[in-house]
Amino acid sequence: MALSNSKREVEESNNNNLGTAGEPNRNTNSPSISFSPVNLKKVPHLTDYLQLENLKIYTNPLDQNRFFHPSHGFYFSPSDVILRQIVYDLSSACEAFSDSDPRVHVAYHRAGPRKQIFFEPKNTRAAIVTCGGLCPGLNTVIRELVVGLWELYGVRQIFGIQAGYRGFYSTTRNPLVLNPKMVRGWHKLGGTVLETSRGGFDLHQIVDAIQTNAFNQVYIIGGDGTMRGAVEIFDEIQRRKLNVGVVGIPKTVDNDVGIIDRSFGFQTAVEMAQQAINAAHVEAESAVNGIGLVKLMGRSTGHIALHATLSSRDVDCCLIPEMEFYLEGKGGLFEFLDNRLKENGHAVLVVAEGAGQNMIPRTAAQTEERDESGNLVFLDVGSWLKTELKKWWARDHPGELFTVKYIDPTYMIRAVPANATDNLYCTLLAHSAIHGVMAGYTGFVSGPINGNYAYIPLEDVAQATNAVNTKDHKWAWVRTVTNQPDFVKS
Ligand SMILES: Nc1ncnc2c1ncn2[C@@H]1O[C@H](COP(=O)(O)OP(=O)(O)OP(=O)(O)O)[C@@H](O)[C@H]1O
Ligand SMILES: O=P(O)(O)OC[C@H]1O[C@](O)(CO)[C@@H](O)[C@@H]1O
Ligand SMILES: [Mg+2]
Repeated sequence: MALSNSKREVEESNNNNLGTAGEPNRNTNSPSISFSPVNLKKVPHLTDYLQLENLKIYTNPLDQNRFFHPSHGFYFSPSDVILRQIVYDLSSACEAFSDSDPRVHVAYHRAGPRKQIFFEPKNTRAAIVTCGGLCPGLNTVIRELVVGLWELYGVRQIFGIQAGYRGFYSTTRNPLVLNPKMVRGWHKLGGTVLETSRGGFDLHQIVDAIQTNAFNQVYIIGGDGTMRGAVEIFDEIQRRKLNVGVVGIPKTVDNDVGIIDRSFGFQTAVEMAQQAINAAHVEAESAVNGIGLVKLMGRSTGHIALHATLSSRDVDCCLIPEMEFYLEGKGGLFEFLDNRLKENGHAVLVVAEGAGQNMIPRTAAQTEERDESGNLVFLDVGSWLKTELKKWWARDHPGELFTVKYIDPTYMIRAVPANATDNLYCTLLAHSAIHGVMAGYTGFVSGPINGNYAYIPLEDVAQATNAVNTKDHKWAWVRTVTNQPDFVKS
């Protein structure tokens, strides 16, 4: 049933101005902050650029859903927020607060169902697309979007865009009609049934296709590049004043998306990496002066390598893109491995694919090489390291036995179905996205912040990166586990 558009009601629901929750604590006896301003990261809403009179508002059908019993507190309001930061140093004095002041609480809208929705289920046409590289859990997210839209909201027109962004305007691949029966077992499958691709981002053709197909909800699943594309799509949709909700669902096996706790599939990848590290360990241990070398994914961030190292405990040295390293001389990798081989007879080395790229010789053509999306194509740091290790040993220990076993499980760690934790995560992510779009939010990303699901402006996520901080406790923890050098030349 469509409700009347009460201006006050919507204004209230859009009142994000939690603003200054109070003055900073100026009690000089106590350095602690009793309360501080909240900087709410407002997520765009259809009512920001569309006339309220032209929009209809409906009661959430969950009210009538026989599996739900919406009770007090079931629906969230715009004043339910998630704080970005939960760890504070209260010892600092607090004279003034600015937006960038770390003591200001950055907050996001809490994800979840809203009492009022902006799409009539029978007139909702949802499109789902997957872009970029594979990641465990892609099929689970698609499945849950389909099932969630169908079962929670009664949406019956759901379409899968095939093979990434280019699928929107492809003349050979029509949108796939999706329903719960069709996607039933998809969460048990690796990859993406919808297929994915890099490149092919043509803004105008994509938005034209959204209009031609009368899609009014677009669910975009992908990594950093995909999110940047999604921002452009959202901007163009706003420019054309289309009543279309756009949501990004961040996917990256590398865990390089900022703001959110972690990306789905990451934990599965770390778990899969253990098999490679175990094999490398067995091979190294069973050889005389054996080195097990494992290359793991991580184009610009070393999160997989770092987490795999911490959870394995068999790793002697972890090399990541965020940390420069060197091979020769005092404090270098060779000296460290020499000592490890003397002490233990073997060593295990984990290297992220983006590490040491500046040290690998490359031709002019290789310097220029990019994939269809414009990402730099990396050289194989594992093969290069293996060659360098062998050269070093032959030079410094002629005639002594030595073995390097190089294991490259690159695609094995991402081309698998999500584990239980990631499957659960994907489900909550998909449902959060649906609730947000149904409630009229647009140009946003749904994701966990400090364990709670939140709505984050798409643009903020597209800009944020998540590098390993080699100055923080987690990296220090890696170094205490491995006792590896800091590779800082004295
Ligand atoms: N800056 C950008 N603006 C618009 N579209 C972009 C941009 N960067 C990438 N894209 C498009 O987004 C899609 C996916 O990009 P990309 O191949 O870089 O993967 P990704 O989303 O970063 O995922 P991942 O790197 O985790 O595999 C491609 O279709 C690409 O053309
Ligand atoms: O599928 P492709 O193009 O080989 O991509 C591989 C890249 O994708 C990722 O898995 C995600 O960006 C990177 O770790 C890796 O460099
Ligand atoms: Mg990327």
